[in-house]
Amino acid sequence: MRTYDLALIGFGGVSRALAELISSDAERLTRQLGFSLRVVAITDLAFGSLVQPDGIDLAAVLAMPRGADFSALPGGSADPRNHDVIQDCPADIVVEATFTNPVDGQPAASHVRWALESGKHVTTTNKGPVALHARALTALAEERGLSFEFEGAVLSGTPILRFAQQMLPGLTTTSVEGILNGTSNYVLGRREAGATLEAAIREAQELGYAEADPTADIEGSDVRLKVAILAQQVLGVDVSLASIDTQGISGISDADIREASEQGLRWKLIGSATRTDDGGVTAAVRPVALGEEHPLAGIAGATNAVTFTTNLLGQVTVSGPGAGRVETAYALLSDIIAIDAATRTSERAAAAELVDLVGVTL
Ligand SMILES: NC(=O)C1=CN([C@@H]2O[C@H](COP(=O)(O)OP(=O)(O)OC[C@H]3O[C@@H](n4cnc5c(N)ncnc54)[C@H](O)[C@@H]3O)[C@@H](O)[C@H]2O)C=CC1
Ligand SMILES: N[C@@H](CC=O)C(=O)O
Repeated sequence: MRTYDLALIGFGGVSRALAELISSDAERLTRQLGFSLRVVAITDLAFGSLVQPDGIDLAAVLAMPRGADFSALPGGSADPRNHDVIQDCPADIVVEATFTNPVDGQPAASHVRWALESGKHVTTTNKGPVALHARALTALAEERGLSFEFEGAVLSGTPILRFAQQMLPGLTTTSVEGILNGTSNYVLGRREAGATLEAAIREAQELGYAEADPTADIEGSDVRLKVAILAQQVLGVDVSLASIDTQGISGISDADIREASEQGLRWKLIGSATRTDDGGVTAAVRPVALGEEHPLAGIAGATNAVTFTTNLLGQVTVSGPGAGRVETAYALLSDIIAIDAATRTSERAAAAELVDLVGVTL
């Protein structure tokens, strides 16, 4: 039975949910997936770093209180030591789940690069490296025969990127738009129910939806990153963040919410990218009051939805969780499954090549 050893870079809500899944559901996962998972390294700004090549006792580290660190454990240090751990630890796959930096995608982009340069596959939910460095990091991965997977960067565990890339063959997609942020959609719904903006944001933070700085969710920079990712990964066009006109939801007043409800409208934060006749893409992030008949009007809570406009099918809408610790941990697991499939395909190709080379049936 094949085992994949993981290094968790960032040990917050999403990574901990993955660790809990691996720790509590190992037998079902192994039986269902045909491989087992083991965590051999963890780094985090708060906990420091821990490297145990025979596998970390996940129940024990998950039980550690905030404020404790790994320094008292064998292979532990109070220092995250990201570069050395990523480069030297015996992991097959690096899981990058640190804070998204919407300005330059660092230091996560460096974490990804160091992993690929040291021969490790990467899965990340961090939008920074994907929105700002995907082409270079994907090229590096391909050059090294490795996988760089990032399904969780847009719509959490809802497989919107693989859906677009694998389930719409033969179609031309002319635009992609939708509700791309769970926190702001949750907040808008709570405000319709009478909560204040501040209270609703606190609730989203407690539920594990929000960014470390929830301004990214509320003012639209998180959606802007996702729009850039969708433009590149679905429409095949690179769009600079500066070119994406972005407006968040903090300017929507209580009166605006009330008036919309009276008129049967629902405020939603919509990200969009649309092809232009000159081969480019126009993209924007803005709050829109949608009529109740609109397919996105009923999307509630942290649920998100993306509508693809295509040449042969017209509009296709996919909806699912847009945020959540467990839901996003599933995105990481789905990436690991994709890495396993690619690895097995590569091994079969190598074996076939060997047979051709030596003309021998193994
Ligand atoms: N929570 C969600 O629903 C979703 C989160 N994401 C993304 O996944 C990533 C992780 O999200 P969460 O786990 O919710 O965040 P979190 O804030 O709960 O955890 C992030 C962890 O990374 C650690 N960290 C930050 N910078 C670090 C560094 N340079 N070196 C080592 N550790 C570092 C922090 O100490 C923290 O424990 C973020 O980039 C987020 O945007 C993506 C989709 C959904
Ligand atoms: N904070 C983000 C997390 C997922 O990308 C959101 O609320 O959508």
